[in-house]
Amino acid sequence: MSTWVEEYRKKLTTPDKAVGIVKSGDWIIYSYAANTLPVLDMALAQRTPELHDIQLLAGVSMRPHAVVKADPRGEHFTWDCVHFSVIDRKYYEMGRAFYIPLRYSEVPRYIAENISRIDVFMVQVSPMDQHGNFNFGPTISHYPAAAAKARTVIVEVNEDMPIAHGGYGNYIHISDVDYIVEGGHTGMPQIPSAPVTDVDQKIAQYVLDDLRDGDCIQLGIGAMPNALGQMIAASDLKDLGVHTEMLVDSYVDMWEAGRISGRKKQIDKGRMVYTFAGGTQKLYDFINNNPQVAGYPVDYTNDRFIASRNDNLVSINNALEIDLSGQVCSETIGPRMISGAGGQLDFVDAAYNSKGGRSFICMESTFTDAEGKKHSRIRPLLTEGAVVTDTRPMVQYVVTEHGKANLKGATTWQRAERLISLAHPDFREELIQEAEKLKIWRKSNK
Ligand SMILES: CC(=O)SCCNC(=O)CCNC(=O)[C@H](O)C(C)(C)COP(=O)(O)OP(=O)(O)OC[C@H]1O[C@@H](n2cnc3c(N)ncnc32)[C@H](O)[C@@H]1OP(=O)(O)O
Ligand SMILES: CCCC(=O)O
Repeated sequence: MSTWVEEYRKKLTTPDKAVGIVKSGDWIIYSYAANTLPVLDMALAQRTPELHDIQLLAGVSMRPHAVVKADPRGEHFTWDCVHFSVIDRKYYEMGRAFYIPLRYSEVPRYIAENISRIDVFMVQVSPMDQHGNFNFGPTISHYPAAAAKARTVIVEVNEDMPIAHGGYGNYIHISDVDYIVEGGHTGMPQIPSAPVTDVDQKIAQYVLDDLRDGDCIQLGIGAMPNALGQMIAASDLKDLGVHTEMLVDSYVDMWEAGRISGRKKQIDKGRMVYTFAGGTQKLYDFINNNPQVAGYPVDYTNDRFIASRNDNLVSINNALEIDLSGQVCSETIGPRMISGAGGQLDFVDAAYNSKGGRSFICMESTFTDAEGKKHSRIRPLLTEGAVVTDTRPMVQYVVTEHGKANLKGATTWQRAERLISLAHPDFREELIQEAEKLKIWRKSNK
C-alpha cells in the first residue's frame, strides 16, 4: 500500500467535520469558476446560524451557492469577488456581493501580501493520482497562492473533474492538504457559448482581416470572441498559437479545424496556455489528459512580461463603452458593477508590448435598453460613475460593426474623428456637436 493511500485515509473526513473547523471571523478562499464546491458549500451553509463575520473570497461563480441562499441578507457571510460572473452580479444586485478592484494578474500577489491571513482554502480537485497529487482540473488561477497562504487546506474531490496538464502550480500534493472530502460525481458546470449575432460577425470580421498565420491569440469572453473563434476555425489561417486567460469551447473548434499548432510561439511552444477553462463537456474532455494544453497560475498567463515574450500576441476583448478620448469601460454601467477589470488591461498591455502584437477592444456601437431605446456606446464622456478599465494611452485598436481604428499615438481630435466614424450613423452628428463643446473637434475634421 502506498504511503499516499495511508495518508489519504487519515485525512479523509466528512463534509460536516471538514467545515467544522471554521470559526466566526475566519477568512476563507472558495475555489471558483468551474471548480465550484457543491458539497463543502452545502455543509458550510448548514452552519449559517452559528457563524458570524465570515469573509468568503470567491467570484467567477459558475454555479449558485448554498451559503448565499442561506444568508440572503449577508449577516453571516460576506461574499468578496475578484470578478463578477452573471451569478455574482445577481448577488451584487441583492446587495450580497462586493468587488475587489485588481488586475487579474495581481490576485496571487494580493493574497500573499495584502490579506493578513487566510484561515481556510477550500478547493475542488480531481481524484488523487498514485504519486499523491490532486489536480486542480480546469482552474489554476490563484490556487497555488491560496494553498501557500492558508492555515488549513480542504480538498473536495470531484470524480468528474478532468486532469489537466500544466506548466506548474496545477496540482496540490497530499502533504499540503489537511482534510479530504469525497464529493463523488458532481459533474462540471456547463457554460454554453453565447449565441452569435450578425453584428458580432461583422465585428469579428474586422479582427479576422487583421490576423496572420502564426499569431498567438487571446480571446475574451462573450458572443463576439465566440464568433471570431468560429470564423477562425472556418478560415485558412495556420499555425496559430494560444496564450490566453480563459479557455473556451471555440479553442477546441479552432484546434480541431487545424488552425492551432503553437509552432511559432516563443514560449510554451506547441501548447495552449490558459489559467482557467469554462465551457461545455466538449472543452473539459479536450483538456483531460491532453499534453497540448498547459494550465498555469494567473501571475504567469497574465503577466505582461511573460505573455509578451510570444511574438505577434493578439488580444481581443469586449468593452461596454468608450469615451471620445479613448478611455474604455468594460466593467460597469455608471456605478453599477457588471463584471470586473479581469485580465483585460493585462492583455492590452502584453499584446502591445509583444513584437508584432496588437490589442483589439471590441464593442457593438449601440446598446438597446429594456424599453427598446438605442444608446451609443461611443460617448462624449463615460457615463457618470463608470470606471476606466483601459486608460487612453493604453488602448490600441477599437472595433465596432462600423469599422476599426487605431488610437495609439492619436491626438485628441484624431481620436474623436476616428471614434465617431465607428459610431452608429444615427449618433454621429450629436457626437460631433459634443466633441466641439469638448474642444476636441478640429474645424477641418470630416
Ligand atoms: C474571461 C475573459 O473575458 S478574459 C478577458 C479579459 N477580461 C475582460 O475583458 C474583463 C472585462 N470584460 C467583461 O467582463 C466582458 O467582456 C463585458 C462585460 C465587457 C462584455 O461581456 P458580455 O457577456 O458580452 O456582456 P453583455 O453584452 O452580455 O452585457 C453584460 C450585461 O451588461 C448589460 N449592459 C451592457 N451594456 C449596457 C449599457 N450600455 N447599459 C446598460 N446595460 C448594459 C447587459 O444587458 C447585460 O446585463 P444582464 O446580464 O443583466 O442582462
Ligand atoms: C477572472 C477574470 C475574468 C476576466 O478576465 O474577465
